[in-house]
Formats: sequence, structure tokens, C-alpha cells
Amino acid sequence: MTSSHASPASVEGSDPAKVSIVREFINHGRLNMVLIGLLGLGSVTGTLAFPYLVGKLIEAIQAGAPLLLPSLWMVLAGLGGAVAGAIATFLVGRTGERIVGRLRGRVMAHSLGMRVRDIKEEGVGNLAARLSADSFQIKAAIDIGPLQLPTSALILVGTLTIMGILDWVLLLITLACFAAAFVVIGFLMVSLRKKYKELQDQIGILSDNFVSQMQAVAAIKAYRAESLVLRRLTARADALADLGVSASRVESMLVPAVTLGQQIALVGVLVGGGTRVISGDLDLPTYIAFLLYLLQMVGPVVMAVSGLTTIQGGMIARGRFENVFALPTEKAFKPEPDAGGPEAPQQDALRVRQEEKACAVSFSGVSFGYGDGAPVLQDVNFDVPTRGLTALVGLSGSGKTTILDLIERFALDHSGAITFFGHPIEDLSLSKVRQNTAYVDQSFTLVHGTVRENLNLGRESEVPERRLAEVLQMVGLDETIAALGDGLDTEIGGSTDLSGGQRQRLALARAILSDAPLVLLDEPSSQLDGVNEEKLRLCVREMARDRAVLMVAHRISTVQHASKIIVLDRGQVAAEGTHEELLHQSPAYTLLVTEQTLNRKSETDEGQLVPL
Ligand SMILES: Nc1ncnc2c1ncn2[C@@H]1O[C@H](COP(=O)(O)OP(=O)(O)OP(=O)(O)O)[C@@H](O)[C@H]1O
Repeated sequence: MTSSHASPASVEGSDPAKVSIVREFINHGRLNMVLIGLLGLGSVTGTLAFPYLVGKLIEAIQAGAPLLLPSLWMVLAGLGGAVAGAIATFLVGRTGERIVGRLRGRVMAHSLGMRVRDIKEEGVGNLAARLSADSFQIKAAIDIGPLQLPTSALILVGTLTIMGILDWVLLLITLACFAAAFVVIGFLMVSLRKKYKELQDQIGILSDNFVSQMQAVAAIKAYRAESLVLRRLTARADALADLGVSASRVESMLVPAVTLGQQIALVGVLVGGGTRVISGDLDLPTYIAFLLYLLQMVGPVVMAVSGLTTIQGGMIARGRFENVFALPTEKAFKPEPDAGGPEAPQQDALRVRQEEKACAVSFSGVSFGYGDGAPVLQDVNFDVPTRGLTALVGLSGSGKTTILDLIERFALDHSGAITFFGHPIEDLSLSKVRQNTAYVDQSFTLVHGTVRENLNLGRESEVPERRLAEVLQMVGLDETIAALGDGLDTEIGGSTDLSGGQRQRLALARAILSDAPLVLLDEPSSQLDGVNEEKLRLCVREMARDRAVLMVAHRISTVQHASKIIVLDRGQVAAEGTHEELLHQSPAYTLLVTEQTLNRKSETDEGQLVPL
């Protein structure tokens, strides 16, 4: 799992998609920026003027002049500066939230568009860390960057300028005393940057490990592996904590380096300034004002230093966002000619035009391997007619799901020719292929949402209630759904969940409701009992009446009536034909049937009913 790999050079339209927080800030509104700038300036002016006004008050006290006006000026400077600072801070915070919100939206959109393979490689938890830890880092940097950092820099420059005007000799003493502190701070910053980078990468990896383990929580509990898993996760969390401690060690030296510089400067200024007051080269009010400026100077320096560390964290988080954006989306591999405008193309525009006499799907000399691995499919040839059930059978690992992945375009880089309703599949947009395909995957995935939302997934208009009821009855789920708290509007996946077989039947109902002319079913009967397997057979027969159904099946019983059965053996088509033909022609098929018959016999001997 890494974010560091770049998109392939060959990928059309790939874009590293840089994230520019400054540009985002400007895009948020120039008036907003000007307002923040003016308010920031107001706050700086108030802060800078305050010690000067203190000097004026002391002068007035010494001269026995009225104190009301200088006191009022002081209150105005203090209050005005504070109010301006507060409003500017709010405006920056608000802008920061919006920028981070947009960035989160962008990373979610990009993640959804990425290839399944890249999502797995990057890690779901690591992607999710962009929405939490990395977003917080960027927000913190935005809070500091446009206001606190320039404000402290301005206050510092202003303070130093005024100190120079007051007495340049004392300013030189001050700068000399601070110089060593700044060199130390520079070294500490470089070391912190490396530590922050490692820390943020490790947070992403820990999140991903945790998410992966929690997804397998039932197996972990069943095998009483909680302590083993916890040990592994805790080891990672401890390593993360060690990294954090190491960063804190460096951070803890930053402020002392500044205050040490200030204390040395204070001694230097006290001695140097005192000598100059005694010699008459410096008057007392100027001396006091200089000392006040020196004391005030440490605030902006500390703010600037801590601001820079936060900005470093934000820049590293920004880099992690950029790493995700640099991963290609499916569109980079297969641009969508249909998706010209900002709106998704209309469903009607995505209807595939079927070439005359064409099959739903045709594989001709297709070979494929995952990444640089050994080929999984080799010279595969078969046709799926536009009507009827075509079954794919074969031993586990023979490449059945990979064939469905190639049709669904989850896997894109095959050799040979795949045609989809007579069109070379590469010539069709991903949307067009998927709009014309209904898919029930091996894990019969349901999305987080209500039963109704799951059944309507991907549709522009909702299926009428009567049709929903009809299909739920077909798959034998009508009573189950009616018994749920809110019926069709019950959220599934949270506190209310369905059994494996029920989920499987709901996924099947979704495929039936879709009017896609091609239906791909990946072992849809794996969790079904005899009664529901029979229902599945009826549903498939119904779908196959006017659509192409390509079904991967382990149980021969579910596909023995198929119009065509394709036998796959180690990535190659070993035979194809009807059940009866294959029983006579294909030793591989006969072996599959014999093994299942033996299994069935041993199960029936134990008193279980297994239909065939
Ligand atoms: N994402 C992947 N990366 C690398 N190799 C993979 C990936 N998915 C599958 N494979 C490999 O490809 C081969 C075919 O896998 P596939 O899932 O297509 O087989 P299958 O016939 O559907 O198996 P099963 O019946 O067990 O589901 C297997 O050797 C598998 O290890």
C-alpha cells in the first residue's frame, strides 16, 4: 500500500492534480481575502501601537499632562486590535472549513473513480485518513497560514523597525543574541519535517490496518484471535506513538530556543541600555519602551515558529492528497466520450445499440494477467448469446470471476478482442458498458442505505412499488422485508442487517429490476438453501427469457439446464456445450459433476436434502 506511485505515463489525460491552498483561498472570494487582510492589519496596528502608547502615557505622567487622551488611545488600540483579530480569525476559519470540505469532496469523488485494484493497493483506511487526520492538518495550517503567520511576521518586522528607530545599538545587541537561537530553530524545523511526514504516513497505514481487521471482525472473534490482532494493531499504534514522542521531543525545544534567545537579549539590552541611559545617550522612556518591545517580540517569534511547524504538517497532508489525485481514475484509462458536460449522460443515451446477429459478449483470443503476475486467462474464446443462460463453471481459481471483471471493465488491460453487443468493448465508454450490465458480485454487495435505495441503485427514476413487491416475492424476500421495522425504508448494514442468503437474494432482486440486457451473476446460489435455490433457478429462467445471463456457478445443479455451459480450466476454455453434451465430451466437466454428486451423496447419507 503506497501513495507514492505515479500514474502510468501511457495513461491518457492523467493529471497529477496539484492542490494549491493559496489558489483555493483566492477562489473563495477576493472580498473575503481583502477583508481578512485589512482586519489582520488592524489587529497588527493595535498590537504594535500599544507599547508606543504606553511610552506616551509615561511621558504624560512625567510631564504632569492630562492622562485621559493617552489612556483612551491605549484602550482603543487594545480593543480595536482584539476585535479585528477575532473577526479575521473567524473569516479564516470559515474559509478553511470550506476549502477542506471541497478537498474532502474531491478526494471522495476521485476515490470512487479509481480502479478497484488501485483502491485495494492504496487501502480504504488510508484513503479515509485523508478525510480525517490529513484534513485536520490542512485546516490547522489554513488557520495559521493566511493570518497568524503574516500577522506575526508583520508584528515582528514592525517591532524590529520601531526598536531600530528607538535605538539601533540596542537593536544590534538584540539581533546578535537571537541569531544563535534562529540557527538552532532552523535545524529543528528540518528534523521535524521528516518526522511529521513519517507520522502522517503511519497514521494512514494504522487506519487502514484497523479498517481491514474490523471488516473481518466476525472471523477474528470466531477464532478467538482478538488478542493476536490487538497485539499487532497495538504494536503499530505504539510505533506511531514513538514517532509522535520523537517529534514532540524536537517540538519541545522550539519555544525554549526562542525564550533563551530572548533572555540573553534581555541581559544584553539591560546592560547595554542601562549604560547608555547613565551616559545620557538614551532617555528613560525610550529605554522602557525598547524593553517592552523586546518582551513583546518573543510572542510573534513563538507564534511564527509554531505556525511554521503547523504549516509543515499541512503541507505534508497536502502532499498526501496530491498522491491520491495522482492515482489514475478509470476515466484516465478509458475516457468517457459520452460525458462531455458536467451532467452525467442520460440513461437513454447510454443504451447500447445492438449490432445485428451479434452476441451479447464475445471473447476472442483473450489473455489477461493481474499486474506483472502470471497470466490468469490464456487465449479464451467463447460467445454469450443475447438470450438465455450461459454458465461458467470450473475449479476455484480457474479465472471465472476474472472473466466477469473484464466484461464489467474492472480489469482493463487484456489482449485479444472482447465485443459487447457487437461493439469492440474498448470503443464503448465505461458508463455505457455498465449501464447495460447488471452485476451480482461474489460478496453480493449492498450499499449502505435503505432496502429501497439498494433496489433502485443506479436508476434515474424509482421502480414503482408494485413492481418492487413483485420482484421481492420472486426472490422470496417479501415477508422478510415487510417484517423489518420500516419495510422498504429500513436502513440495512447498521443495526439492522440481513442474512447472507437474504443479502444475496436482495442483490439478485436488484439485478432483476435493472433492465440491462446483460446480467452477470457470480455464484448467486452460494448461500441459498434448497427452496431458495429453486427460486433462483426460476428467477434466472425468467431473466434469461429476454436477456443474456452469464452465471458463474460452483453448483452444477443451478446451471445444468443452461443453454450453454463453458468449462474453464486453469485460465483456458476446456469445453463448451449443454449439460448432456459435456457429460459425453468433457472429462473436466464430468469430473466436476462426479465430485459434486459424491459430495451430494455423502450429505444425503447424513440425512440432508440437497437438490440437484
Ligand atoms: N486482484 C487480483 N490480483 C492478483 N491476482 C488475482 C486477483 N484476483 C484474482 N487473482 C488470481 O487470478 C486467478 C483467477 O481468479 P478468479 O477469481 O478469476 O478465479 P475463480 O475461478 O473465479 O475462482 P473462485 O471460483 O474461487 O471464485 C487466481 O489464481 C487468483 O489468485
